[in-house]
Amino acid sequence: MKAVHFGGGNIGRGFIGLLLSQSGYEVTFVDVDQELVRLLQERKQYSVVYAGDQQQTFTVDHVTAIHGSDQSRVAEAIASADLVTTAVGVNVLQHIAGTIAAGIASRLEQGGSPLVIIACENAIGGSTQLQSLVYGHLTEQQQAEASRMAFFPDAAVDRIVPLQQHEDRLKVLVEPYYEWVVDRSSLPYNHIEIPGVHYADQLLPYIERKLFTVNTGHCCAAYHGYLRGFDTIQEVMKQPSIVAQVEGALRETGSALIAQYGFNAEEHARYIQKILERFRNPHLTDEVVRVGRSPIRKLSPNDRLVRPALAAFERGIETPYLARAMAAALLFDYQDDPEAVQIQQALSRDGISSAVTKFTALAENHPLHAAVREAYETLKTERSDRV
Ligand SMILES: NC(=O)C1=CN([C@@H]2O[C@H](COP(=O)(O)OP(=O)(O)OC[C@H]3O[C@@H](n4cnc5c(N)ncnc54)[C@H](O)[C@@H]3O)[C@@H](O)[C@H]2O)C=CC1
Ligand SMILES: O=P(O)(O)OC[C@H]1O[C@](O)(CO)[C@@H](O)[C@@H]1O
Repeated sequence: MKAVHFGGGNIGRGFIGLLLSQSGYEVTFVDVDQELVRLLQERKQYSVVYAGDQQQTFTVDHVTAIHGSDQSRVAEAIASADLVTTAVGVNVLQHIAGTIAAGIASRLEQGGSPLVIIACENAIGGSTQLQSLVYGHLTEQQQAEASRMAFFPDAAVDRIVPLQQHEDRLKVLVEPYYEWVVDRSSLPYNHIEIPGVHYADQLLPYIERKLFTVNTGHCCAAYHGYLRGFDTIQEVMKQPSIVAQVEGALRETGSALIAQYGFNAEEHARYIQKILERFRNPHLTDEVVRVGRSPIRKLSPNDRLVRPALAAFERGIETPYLARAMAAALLFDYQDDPEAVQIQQALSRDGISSAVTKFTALAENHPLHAAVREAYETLKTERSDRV
């Protein structure tokens, strides 16, 4: 079986590529990193190491790569693939949609056998977003035909894979834990299930539980940790006062999730503790600037901070910790992150009130808007008092 995977980065090689290879797929990575593509083409294999006491190592072989700019070769690979997956970042989906559309067009010309396309990104409805971007590159007739042969099930992916710093450029160190959940209701009846993937009839509870626990908790740790001058999540998780912020935010998202989906409260509390242990993994070194990356995306209304806060608000649940995490995100002034720079520019040009509206889409008269503004002023003062 053949898979084409867009994005040979940390999740691409360390999670999706590994699992697909273990399930018998030959994986062709598509990436825009020339050196990465060259090495994958040359070696046709790489290793994945589990960050644990044993440092278990897996060889992922029968892999190759194509540079993303070579649209015709990628389209050809898609035309004969059994599966297409992505892990490029949700904002990059728009840049690969044209190539996927070309692959679908070519497949239609060759008879149009069914194709499953799964976006493995940290976003609600990632594959659905990709589908609409791909359809933007197809004619009406192609869209009608594609709707019968191309399937875009949404998915939730969970595995912590930090930035990699090994002599071997292809090697990836990953946490042993993983979860990949795919929406079964959007799959063709004869889809061959991938071992290790959990198929759910309703994805939304899974993706929201994951995004509003793992990702909300992780970014709270990152933003509060950054403000206090820590470099890694492992250091941050040794600070009781920051862990209290993370736990507070996860109590808030947890209350909203339990109210919304009826999760068992005790089980959810155990789920939270397990995730905090994963953040602490002493075998990983995870930089706060990686976990806090792209603050505009993380502050956007459908993402890990605002969406659960609004869900909580609708149910009468107070969210002071989530408001503080949003304020900390607005104070994330890391110079090498273009989104952080954009936020700082907006703050100094237009002030906090306008920035909260711009980045969170919360109306100025919404109580959460005021809570974020107040938390911002408090955190800002605390930070300057420390310097
Ligand atoms: N790293 C992690 O722990 C997790 C990440 N994710 C999600 O997985 C996705 C990927 O994240 P990472 O692997 O960490 O990022 P990464 O930066 O390590 O990998 C992204 C890869 O995509 C490639 N890329 C960029 N533009 C491209 C294009 N136009 N065509 C083809 N390839 C392109 C990059 O060169 C890079 O190799 C993101 O959506 C992230 O939110 C989800 C769960 C965990
Ligand atoms: O691009 P994002 O959304 O920050 O993705 C990375 C996040 O995903 C995670 O792997 C959790 O799934 C965390 O490591 C990190 O917070």
